[in-house]
Amino acid sequence: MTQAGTTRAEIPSGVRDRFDNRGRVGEGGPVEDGPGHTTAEGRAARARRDAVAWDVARGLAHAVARPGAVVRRGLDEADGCVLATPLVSPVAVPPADRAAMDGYAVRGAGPWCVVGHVKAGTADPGELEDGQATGIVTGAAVPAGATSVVRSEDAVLTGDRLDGPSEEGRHIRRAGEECRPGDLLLPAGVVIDPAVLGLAATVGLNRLTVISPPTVAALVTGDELVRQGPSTPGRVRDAIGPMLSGLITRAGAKPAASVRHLPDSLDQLVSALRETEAELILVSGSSASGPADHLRPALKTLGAELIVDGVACRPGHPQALAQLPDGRLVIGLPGNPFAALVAFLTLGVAAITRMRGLPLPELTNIAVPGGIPCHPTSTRLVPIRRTAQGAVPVGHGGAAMLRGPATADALAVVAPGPAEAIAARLLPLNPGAAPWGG
Ligand SMILES: Nc1nc2c(c(=O)[nH]1)N[C@H]1C(S)=C(S)[C@@H](COP(=O)(O)OP(=O)(O)OC[C@H]3O[C@@H](n4cnc5c(N)ncnc54)[C@H](O)[C@@H]3O)O[C@H]1N2
Ligand code: MOO
Repeated sequence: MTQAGTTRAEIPSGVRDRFDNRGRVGEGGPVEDGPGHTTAEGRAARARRDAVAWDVARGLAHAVARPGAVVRRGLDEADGCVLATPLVSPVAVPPADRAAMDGYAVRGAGPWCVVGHVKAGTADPGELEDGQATGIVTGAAVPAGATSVVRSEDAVLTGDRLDGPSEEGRHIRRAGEECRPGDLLLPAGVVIDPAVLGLAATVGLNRLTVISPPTVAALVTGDELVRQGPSTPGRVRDAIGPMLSGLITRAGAKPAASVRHLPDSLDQLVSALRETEAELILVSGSSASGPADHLRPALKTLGAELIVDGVACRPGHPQALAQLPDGRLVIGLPGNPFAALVAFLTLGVAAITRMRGLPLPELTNIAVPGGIPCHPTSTRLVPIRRTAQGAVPVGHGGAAMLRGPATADALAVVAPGPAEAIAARLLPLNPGAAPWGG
């Protein structure tokens, strides 16, 4: 299947060099630890050698993904999409001078003689002469000649005589004060949120031109997995499946129908990858080099191009990104649940961000007053809470644990180094939160 915006693309020129990809992109040869050897240890050693730096992995995922097709969407289905064209107002808002308060439209200085009442929705409110007033409601068009509106609570009415404070232009919203026809309201590239939807409706639009967000499917593999009850010595409760739909939605993509569970079978994984109609397919639990880890062999069978084959980060180092011949992207999420979450936030969010038509945002820095030990060669992703003093690790940050990330509000991205970091970058655990949401 080839979908708009996902035809297989060469990695953009210069990306290899830019990301120092060490010539791995497109390698598909046998995985050996030496001439004539193909062992688990050899594969693991090879994976360690080939792992790219965490920032490089994000950059590659963003670079290889393609923005979705440009489509017209109704306001009820455009929330979270990115504007593909600037939002230009076709009309003036307000279209006429309008009352900003309930009360009386008046002309000139008081006292005034009340001559009528303008109801909400009156198309032609008439005209006032000097010394005249008319009752009016908020939002109604003021009569021609009106110089101000006297609020009802300030009005003193004696028969049809009105007294009250007035000041030229007070409580009148002028025609075109929010925008005039042809005004640029928002540039292309803005993420549509509820305020944007309301603004589009205000200027009379029913549809917006947007970049179609990607559909993301998920295949959860593992013979040992159960979907009911607790883990037992021989069984593991699936903790990745329940995370994925929320992560995909928060990242601004559309989850495919439902997570599909597969046994540890190369044939079934190959078939599932062939059949799955989505621009991006997540596969969990087959990313390492054990006998039941079929992702890389399946990708090879399908003629996929391996773009990221391991990332120098802890947790999440076996994560992988590949492109199928028809352009669909596949991301391998490690089976350890926190490692899977990290891989989604690394490769998944970067790819989805580009598919939505957005640049990869810079991550903000945060102080770590207590320090976090660095890994000598890998980026560490550490669950933290943000406090007024800076980031504080919450603990329980092992690759197989979700207790840490569930308690945390972000991950500290701790660069490799010889000692302790006293500053880190912040990666939101909610991929819909700034800086990801745009
Ligand atoms: N020889 C090597 N072994 C491993 C390496 C390595 O480099 N060389 N890397 C380790 C790391 S790090 C990770 S992470 C895991 C990744 O493993 P897989 O992606 O192949 O996944 P599995 O082996 O199937 O599972 C690992 C672990 O996670 C549990 N799991 C799997 N799926 C789920 C799920 N949906 N919900 C909860 N838990 C899940 C599974 O039962 C295992 O305990 O490989 C290491 N090994
Ligand atoms: O990716 Mo693994 O997470 O380091 O356990």
